[in-house]
Amino acid sequence: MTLRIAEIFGPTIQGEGALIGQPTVFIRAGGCDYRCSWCDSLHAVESRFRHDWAPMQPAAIMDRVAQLSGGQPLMVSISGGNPAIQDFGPVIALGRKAGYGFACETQGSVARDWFAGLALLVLSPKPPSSGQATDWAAFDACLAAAGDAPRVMKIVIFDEADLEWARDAAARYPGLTLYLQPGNPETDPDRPVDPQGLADRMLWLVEATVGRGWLTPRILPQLHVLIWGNRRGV
Ligand SMILES: C[S@@+](CC[C@H](N)C(=O)[O-])C[C@H]1O[C@@H](n2cnc3c(N)ncnc32)[C@H](O)[C@@H]1O
Ligand SMILES: Nc1nc2[nH]cc(C(=O)O)c2c(=O)[nH]1
Ligand code: SF4
Ligand SMILES: [Mg+2]
Repeated sequence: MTLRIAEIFGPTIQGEGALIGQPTVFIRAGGCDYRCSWCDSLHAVESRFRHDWAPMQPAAIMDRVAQLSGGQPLMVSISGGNPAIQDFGPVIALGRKAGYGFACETQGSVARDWFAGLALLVLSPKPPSSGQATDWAAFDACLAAAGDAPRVMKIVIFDEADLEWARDAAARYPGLTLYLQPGNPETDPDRPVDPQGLADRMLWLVEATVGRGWLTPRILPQLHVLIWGNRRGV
């Protein structure tokens, strides 16, 4: 069974959400069913980059992960693209036997049985600024497929409309811990990010949530972007 892999890199630290700061190796799957206007990983999305994606067997993927981690089992982050359009079940089964844990980031558009084997399923539905529409039935199917595996929701916020949308999403899933992260408007890997601009967005987001009495979401910047900018492979 072959998977399309855009990149495998690390060890680095998880820069976003519930596991922020945790050492991890990333497996970035190639291919996505969405086209978010502000996607920061287009090299793993658009088919014009597909010639750079490696066809890999599960054993080869875990060999590469083990090589990068020096054989130390750690948390592996599966991202993409949308990893849920492929079958990561065998990779997860193989890795778990060797002591690795797996977290997965997906937008929640495709449900998979292998979600149940995750240490964390991060569902990141897309707000209006992305230009994508959420199929909540598919999102519910993702939650159900995860079963007893821990699940969280993470929403990227660019503007007031996104925030209002996130409020509705939070009301829909009161039991799901919600992470909000400010959007990074500069996604070109060859251009520098604007650290003050990102800090300003973070400040605006804190004031617009906590400052207006919405006290349940956790609000975090993209730590890896603050450290490395839009560099790939970190
Ligand atoms: C590149 S996506 C890959 C996984 C999956 N397709 C998804 O969107 O959840 C990983 C995470 O990066 C977030 N993201 C993408 N572009 C971003 C941007 N410009 N600023 C902030 N977060 C971004 C996504 O919302 C998602 O939470
Ligand atoms: N360090 C680091 N943390 C991340 N968290 C989510 C990422 C992603 O692109 O899915 C990401 C990434 O690409 N690098
Ligand atoms: S769903 Fe994720 S990978 Fe796909 S286009 Fe949107 S942010 Fe990029
Ligand atoms: Mg990223």
